[in-house]
Amino acid sequence: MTDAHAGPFIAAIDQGTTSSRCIVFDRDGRIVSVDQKEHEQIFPKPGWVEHDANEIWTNVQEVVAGAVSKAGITRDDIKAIGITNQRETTVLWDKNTGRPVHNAIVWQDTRTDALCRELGRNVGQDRFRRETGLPLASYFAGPKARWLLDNVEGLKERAEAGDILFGTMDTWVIWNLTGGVDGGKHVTDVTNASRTMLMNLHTMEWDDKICESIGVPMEILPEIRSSAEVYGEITGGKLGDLLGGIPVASALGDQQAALFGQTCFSEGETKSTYGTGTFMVMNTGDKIINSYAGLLTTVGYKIGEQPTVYALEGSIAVTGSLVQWMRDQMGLISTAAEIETLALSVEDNGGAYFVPAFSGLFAPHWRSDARGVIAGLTRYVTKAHLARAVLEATAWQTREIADAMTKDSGVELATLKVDGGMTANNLLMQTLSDVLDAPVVRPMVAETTCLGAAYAAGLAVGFWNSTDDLRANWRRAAEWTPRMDAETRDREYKSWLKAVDRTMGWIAEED
Ligand SMILES: Nc1ncnc2c1ncn2[C@@H]1O[C@H](COP(=O)(O)OP(=O)(O)O)[C@@H](O)[C@H]1O
Ligand SMILES: O=P(O)(O)OC[C@H](O)CO
Repeated sequence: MTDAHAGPFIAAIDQGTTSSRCIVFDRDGRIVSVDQKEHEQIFPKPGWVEHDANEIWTNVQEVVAGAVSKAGITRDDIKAIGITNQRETTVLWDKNTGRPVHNAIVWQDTRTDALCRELGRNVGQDRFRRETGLPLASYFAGPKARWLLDNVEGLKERAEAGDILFGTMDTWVIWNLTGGVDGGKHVTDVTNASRTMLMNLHTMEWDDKICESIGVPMEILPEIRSSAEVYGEITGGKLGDLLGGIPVASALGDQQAALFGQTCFSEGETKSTYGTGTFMVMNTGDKIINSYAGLLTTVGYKIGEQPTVYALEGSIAVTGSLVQWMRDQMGLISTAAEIETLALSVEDNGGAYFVPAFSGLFAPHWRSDARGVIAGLTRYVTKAHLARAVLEATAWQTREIADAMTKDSGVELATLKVDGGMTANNLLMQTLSDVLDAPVVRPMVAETTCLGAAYAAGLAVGFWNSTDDLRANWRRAAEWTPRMDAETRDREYKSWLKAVDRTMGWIAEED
């Protein structure tokens, strides 16, 4: 910490898909210190992705201790800690021992495809969409919990006996932070609950009929709370000695936290986060907008007793992970940043379009039978053209989501606020502005996910007074404006959509 950062501070934990990190922020929303640790990605079968929840809890404790030590501060300097997390990833554990009954099933995992198809046939797609805002897809947590109950021996009986707790990663981390087996709080917030497919968006409570049809007993579910309130105090684990007594005061799914950190507090304001996947979220105020264009209706945030703010979301499963695939599986680049240099060595994509439907297609298509395609190949195409096609894939997927948002909300995208690791790529950001025909802006603090969790925790304990205080902290670092002519944009978009069409139906139901 330098003298430029005067205390007190707020800390935030981001329990993400590939790593856990903790960041300490000052009152101006500036970063004081960061600590981060990756965890293992476990792939037991094609399409299956798991995490070890114990490893995650160990890492969370280490990064919190690490960030506090790097900041050179103590318990008394920290007014609250907030949590943000990878959403939908599901863990079940024994409340008497604190031991997970199985690895956590990660949001990208497709093992519940068949179960979702069966639910569609027996209960109908519409009912789930109407009550929970979500299409039936393996992405969401409820069916993952049902899979665990069906496949871990004796688990149903233990759940019936009241020994088992369900949680997404917010719930798991808060339970452990606040005492674990010694009285940890079994809670979740409205944003995380809205991704389980078990919460009714209209009542903001677990929906007993939906829970019954998916086959998840309500006794295992956590209490649903707002996103910004004190759930308990740090007492648990190694952190109890170091930071005991600090209020645990926010929880938001990571994409909702980024919406909050980008200060998208007004209806129509939209952000898009470019990491492993990409998630565009639009604040829709007090309106629950049913999507007819393939988006998710979800909860944006709820601050304490204030009314719920809803959102529309377009989720894209594969964006930054396609760059990783070019690096790790294809060996065409040696670092993620190199994709930009390679792509800049040619003028255009040479006629190639790359649709990375590696886990089917998420929004706006929701097609689990789709698989990846590179279309338009001729002998002319080089690896540099492919690098262009990889970056353009992220831009065009965003354009499809932006179109769906306009259809559903009637609001034209005025400006897109962006964040996440891929926004370091200038060519990608320019291409994005070109294909959206809208300005793209990036804030000074690119760690908007942690910042959003810190803001919510700070509001809960009166560290900040209102969202107006937070807006004042947002500062523009970079802006890209459209340069592409309309004719080129329309022609390229048509080619992209033709390539998307080629991905559909690759997996037959019997596969
Ligand atoms: N310069 C770059 N150009 C393109 N992609 C990049 C670049 N730098 C990082 N990435 C991609 O961004 C992702 C990491 O971003 P990050 O926001 O840390 O993701 P997450 O929070 O999902 O782990 C990786 O998938 C990586 O391939
Ligand atoms: O951890 P991230 O940044 O990959 O985000 C994952 C999303 O929350 C999945 O819905």
